[in-house]
Amino acid sequence: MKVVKFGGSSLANGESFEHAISIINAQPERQIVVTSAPGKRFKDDIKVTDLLINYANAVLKHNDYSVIQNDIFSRYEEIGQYFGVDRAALSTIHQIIVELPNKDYPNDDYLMAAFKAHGERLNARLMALVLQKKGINARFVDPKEAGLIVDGEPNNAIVDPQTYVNLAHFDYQNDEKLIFPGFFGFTIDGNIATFSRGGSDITGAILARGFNADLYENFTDVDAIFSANPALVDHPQPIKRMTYREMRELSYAGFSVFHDEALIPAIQGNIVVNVKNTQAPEKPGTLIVPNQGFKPQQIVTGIAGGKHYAALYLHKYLLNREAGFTLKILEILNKYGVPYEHMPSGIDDITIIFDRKLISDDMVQTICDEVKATVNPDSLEWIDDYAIIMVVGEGMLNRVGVAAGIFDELAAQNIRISMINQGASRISIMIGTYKKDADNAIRAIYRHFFPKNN
Ligand SMILES: Nc1ncnc2c1ncn2[C@@H]1O[C@H](COP(=O)(O)OP(=O)(O)O)[C@@H](O)[C@H]1O
Ligand SMILES: N[C@@H](CC(=O)OP(=O)(O)O)C(=O)O
Repeated sequence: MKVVKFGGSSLANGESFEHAISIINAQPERQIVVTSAPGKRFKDDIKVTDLLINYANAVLKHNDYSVIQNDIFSRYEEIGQYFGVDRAALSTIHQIIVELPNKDYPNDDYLMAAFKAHGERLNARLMALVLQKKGINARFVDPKEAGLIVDGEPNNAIVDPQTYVNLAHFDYQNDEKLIFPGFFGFTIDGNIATFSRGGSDITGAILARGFNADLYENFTDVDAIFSANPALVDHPQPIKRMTYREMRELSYAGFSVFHDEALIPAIQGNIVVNVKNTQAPEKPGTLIVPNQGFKPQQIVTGIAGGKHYAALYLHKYLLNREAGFTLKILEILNKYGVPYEHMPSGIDDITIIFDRKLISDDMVQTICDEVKATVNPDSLEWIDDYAIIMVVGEGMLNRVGVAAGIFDELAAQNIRISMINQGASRISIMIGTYKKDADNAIRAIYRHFFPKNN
């Protein structure tokens, strides 16, 4: 049995639904289907998830939201009408959308999560209706019914291990297609909580592990995962096969095509992931496989970059001799619930790198003030202009001269490096630079390792 997940770009309108349906029907073993919310139909279109966020914000601010309600419904109506779905079934979808503000939520964060989740919840319902209309034995399954339980923050949830026990007991027939909405689960108290953005990939991986699938096929809008973001590099090399840990590092650093957290259930269940194109399902796509026995074909597999970082740089003489210095800083971060990403250090210096999306401006000020008062550094600098580039490859293990090649290339482009981190993970080199230099740095490193593709 296989789990197939369709991204929002693959379920944006009737025509793309049609492609997805032919993929579902092409193989009887494609039994578990995970849907995202309708995505962009054209470049400047708005994803339904973003419309739902606007809707929730309008409700919270007591603004008029009737136009947004109609915009959201029209996305489902367009798809429903393409397949001639009953008016009554479509008006149920309309009813659910307009009823959202009238439900009870424990707080505003849970309200936001519940609104967001309806992008996928309604799309899975619609997919089941369309399949049934075509005479296919399909069933919409809500995460509540399947026992997909989540913990943690309402808009950044993590799966509860009890989910796997529940899924193992879920009853279904051999000839049945189960249509699950991606992106969300239910807390133990029965409230909706979503994964982080792009989290339908996580649902697919959870179901693949829970149902012990033979393969997790993740359908998107590109032929494969490429060695660099195709928006930055012209015709980058497609990756045929890569390991879980390569993908985790690359998706964490910017390969948005597959969510980094989705690798964890796949790793735990030893499930191979196949990223494929909905428009070209005959192409092999990319296989993401276990690390054991993997034979790398080249030194570097991929080069990713993210510009949403910031760093706190601290300098203090004899820092290495002061017991508890790092602990005091971490206690401050812990007190304010601020996670950090990386912490490279030297004898007198330490740089703490943060995901800037997770820290407000006020929090930056509070942390800087408190760190100053607590550890009394000789100097402290908050660097908002911070990008991270990650060069990843199993082929780098025990290889001499990889870093030298990267740094020569960056020097030739006059790109300043503010941090290098190699060693923590033996298959990657992390480079800190200015945001303005990040794209050029990726291109330069790509040219160095993939000269034939230029
Ligand atoms: N290295 C990469 N390889 C392929 N696609 C990438 C890469 N890095 C970023 N992307 C982007 O990821 C997009 C697909 O991811 P996403 O938008 O989440 O798709 P979906 O809507 O199918 O979930 C591609 O259209 C591409 O722009
Ligand atoms: N719809 C959600 C979750 C998701 O995974 O979407 P997509 O598969 O289109 O990236 C989002 O936009 O974040």
